[in-house]
Amino acid sequence: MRPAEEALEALARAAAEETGSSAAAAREMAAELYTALLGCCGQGGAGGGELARLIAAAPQAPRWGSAPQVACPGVEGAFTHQACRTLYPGGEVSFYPEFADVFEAVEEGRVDVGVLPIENSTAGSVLDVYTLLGEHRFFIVDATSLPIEHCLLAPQGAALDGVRQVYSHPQALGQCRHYLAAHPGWESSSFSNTAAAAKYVKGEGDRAKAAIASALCAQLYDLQVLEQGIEDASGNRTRFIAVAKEPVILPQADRVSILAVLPHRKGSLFSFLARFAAAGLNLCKIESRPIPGRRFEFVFYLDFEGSVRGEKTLALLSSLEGQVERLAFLGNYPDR
Ligand SMILES: O=C(O)C(=O)C[C@]1(C(=O)O)C=C[C@@H](O)C=C1
Repeated sequence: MRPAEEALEALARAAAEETGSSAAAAREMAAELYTALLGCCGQGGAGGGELARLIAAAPQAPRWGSAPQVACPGVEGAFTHQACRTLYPGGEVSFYPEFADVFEAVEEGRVDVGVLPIENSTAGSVLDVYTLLGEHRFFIVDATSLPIEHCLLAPQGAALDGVRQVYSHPQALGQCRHYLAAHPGWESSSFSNTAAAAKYVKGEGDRAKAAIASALCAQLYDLQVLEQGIEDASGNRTRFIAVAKEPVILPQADRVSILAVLPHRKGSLFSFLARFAAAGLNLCKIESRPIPGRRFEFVFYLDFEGSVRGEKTLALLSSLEGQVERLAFLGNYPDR
């Protein structure tokens, strides 16, 4: 037996004893791990493919300069609007009702970039945005995270004990779950956007109707702040991404996003993740979305710290290409 085979056999025997699984199953798992480690060392991968060419050709500065056309979901005063201003202070913002409309505006070239919420520190991932990322061939070109403070807003003259209905985006309702649970008499309704909910409540002029939105929306839509800071967790934050049709890798890019569809067999996620661990790359996010029409099979979205201009990272991604069913580079951008 060669040393590598001996080591594999010993690993399989130890794993079988430790876990009580069959020797054959443990051997199969050990072989998977071995293949994964080989991939990390730059062997066994397809290498130097389409991905490396795409990354090498990506510009370090956007073609739109400092004044892009920016698509934002919702209306003026939305949290995402604040993210647009932070990311593109010189940009021209246009509003679209739904996340899907923002993707369409980017797809059709009506705007240079679209800004979208992607995850919140309390309520978790914005799943619709992940689904849309999988449906479009876009690139994440920048990102930022903002503190999110929610207020209960109602028409002037309203009182807390008169509130019956509360409107907001499901993410905002999710971030105020405890506050809403403490008011069982209120009916919560989903709205396309926090600021759109505030605008709706203003339009209705009904003192029984309130919205969960930012303090800025109280000013913009002449509403009364019934309560401030109603989010469940202090330090509540949302991360926002900017997407474009062409990749841009800014010089300060330090977070990489990829999408992968893995072979539907035992240990394939395990060996995929093992490669990142063995390459010393720090994973900061993993999300999965179902593949419609394929029974309980998933697209995985992974974020890790690093730069694809670094040799080690590029080698790892290239080695994965061709070994998984689908691998897409979603972007390398600053994580501000
Ligand atoms: O931008 C807004 O105001 C939204 O309604 C969207 C959104 C989100 O989907 O995460 C943005 C930030 C907050 O986390 C709550 C809601």
